[in-house]
Amino acid sequence: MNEVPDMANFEQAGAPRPKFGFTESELAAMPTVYREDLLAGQVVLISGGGSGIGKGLAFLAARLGADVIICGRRAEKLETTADAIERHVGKRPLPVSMSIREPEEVDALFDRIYTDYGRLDHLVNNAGGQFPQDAIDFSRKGWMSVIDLNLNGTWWMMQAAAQRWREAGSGGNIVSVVANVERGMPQAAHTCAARAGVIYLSKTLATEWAPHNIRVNCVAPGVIESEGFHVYPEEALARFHDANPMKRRGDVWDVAEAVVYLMAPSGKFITGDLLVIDGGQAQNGAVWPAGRPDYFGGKAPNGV
Ligand SMILES: CCCCCCC/C=C/C(=O)SCCNC(=O)CCNC(=O)[C@H](O)C(C)(C)COP(=O)(O)OP(=O)(O)OC[C@H]1O[C@@H](n2cnc3c(N)ncnc32)[C@H](O)[C@@H]1OP(=O)(O)O
Ligand SMILES: NC(=O)C1=CN([C@@H]2O[C@H](COP(=O)(O)OP(=O)(O)OC[C@H]3O[C@@H](n4cnc5c(N)ncnc54)[C@H](OP(=O)(O)O)[C@@H]3O)[C@@H](O)[C@H]2O)C=CC1
Repeated sequence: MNEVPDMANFEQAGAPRPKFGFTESELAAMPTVYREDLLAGQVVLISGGGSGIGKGLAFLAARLGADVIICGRRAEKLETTADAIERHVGKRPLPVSMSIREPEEVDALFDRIYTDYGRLDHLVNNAGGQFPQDAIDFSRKGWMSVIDLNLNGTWWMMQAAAQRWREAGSGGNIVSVVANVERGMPQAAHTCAARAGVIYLSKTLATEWAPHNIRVNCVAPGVIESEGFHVYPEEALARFHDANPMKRRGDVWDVAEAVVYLMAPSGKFITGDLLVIDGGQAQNGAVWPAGRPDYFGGKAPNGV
C-alpha cells in the first residue's frame, strides 16, 4: 500500500503525489461523522472488501459496531485485511474467498452467512473493475470479463440477497458501487455499459422489491485514491485530479461514509437513487461565456 510512483509526470502535471489508499493505522483512526454504535447488531456483506474502497468501508462498518463479511477472490488479501481490522478495531470480519462471477459460489457465500449469522442486513456490491483500452481494440474475452464481473456478478449477489430476504420476511438494503458514467468515459466503454446496466437495474429493482422492504441504491465515485489505481499507467494517474473542478482525487473514506449514509436510518426514505461522489467531475468541462478564469486554466485554444 502507498507505493511511491515515479514523480516526474506528477510534477509536470502540477499534481500532488497520489496515494494508493490509506494505511491500516490511518483507516483505524480516520475521524467519522457517525456515532460508534450506529451499526451495532447489523450484518454487512462487502464484496471486494479486501482492498481499496471495500477495505475502507469494512474498517468503518466494524468501527460502527457491525458484523462484517468481506469477500473477494484472493484469500490472502482478505485474511490480511481481516487480521488488520481485528487488531485495530477488536472485531474480526469473516473473510470468504469466492468469485461473484460464479453463481454457485455466490449461493455458497449466502448459505455460509445465514448459517453463521442467521441474518444479513446490508449487501454492498463493491467488487468490480476494468482495464483501460480503446473500445475498438477490446478482445472478446476482455469485453466479456468486464461485463461478467460488473453486471452479471453484481446481479447474482443482488438476487441471492433478495431471495433470502423475501424468504425471511426481513427486508434489507443494497448499495452498489458503480462509477461516474453519466457522460460516458473514453477508454472505458465496457465498464460504462456494465455500470449503466447496474444503475438502471437498481432503479427497477427499487420498485419491484419495495414490497419486500428492500432498498436498492448506487454510489458513483469519481477518481478515488485506492489500490485500484495500480491498473492505470502513470501518465493517466498524473492527470486524474484534473477530471474535476476541485482538482483533486477523492479518498476511500469519502465513499465509505457515503455508503453508510445510505445504509443507516439517514437513508431510510432513499431508494432507486444514485449518489455521485466525484468532486463535481460530472459537471466539468463547462463553457465560460465571459472567458475561462485562471483557476480553470485561463484561455482555451479557441480564445474563450
Ligand atoms: C478505464 C477506467 C478509467 C477510470 C478512471 C479512474 C477511476 C478508477 C476506477 C477504478 O475502477 S479503480 C479499480 C480498478 N480495479 C480494478 O479494475 C481491478 C479489477 N480489474 C480486473 O480484475 C481486470 O481488469 C478484469 C479484466 C476486470 C478482470 O480480470 P480477470 O483476470 O479476472 O478476467 P479474465 O476473465 O481472466 O479476463 C481477462 C481478460 O481481460 C482482458 N484484459 C485484461 N487486462 C487487459 C488490459 N490491460 N488490456 C487489454 N485487455 C485486458 C484480456 O482479454 C484478458 O484475457 P487474457 O488476455 O489474459 O487471456
Ligand atoms: N478507485 C476509483 O477511482 C474508482 C473505483 N470504482 C469502483 O469501486 C470499486 C472498488 O474499487 P477500488 O477499491 O478502487 O479498487 P480495488 O481494485 O482495490 O477493488 C476491487 C475489488 O474487487 C474484487 N474483485 C475483483 N473481481 C472479483 C470477483 N470476480 N469476485 C469477487 N471480488 C472481486 C478485488 O479483489 P480480488 O482481486 O481479490 O478478487 C478487489 O478487492 C470497484 O467496483 C471500482 O471499479 C469506481 C470508480 C472510481
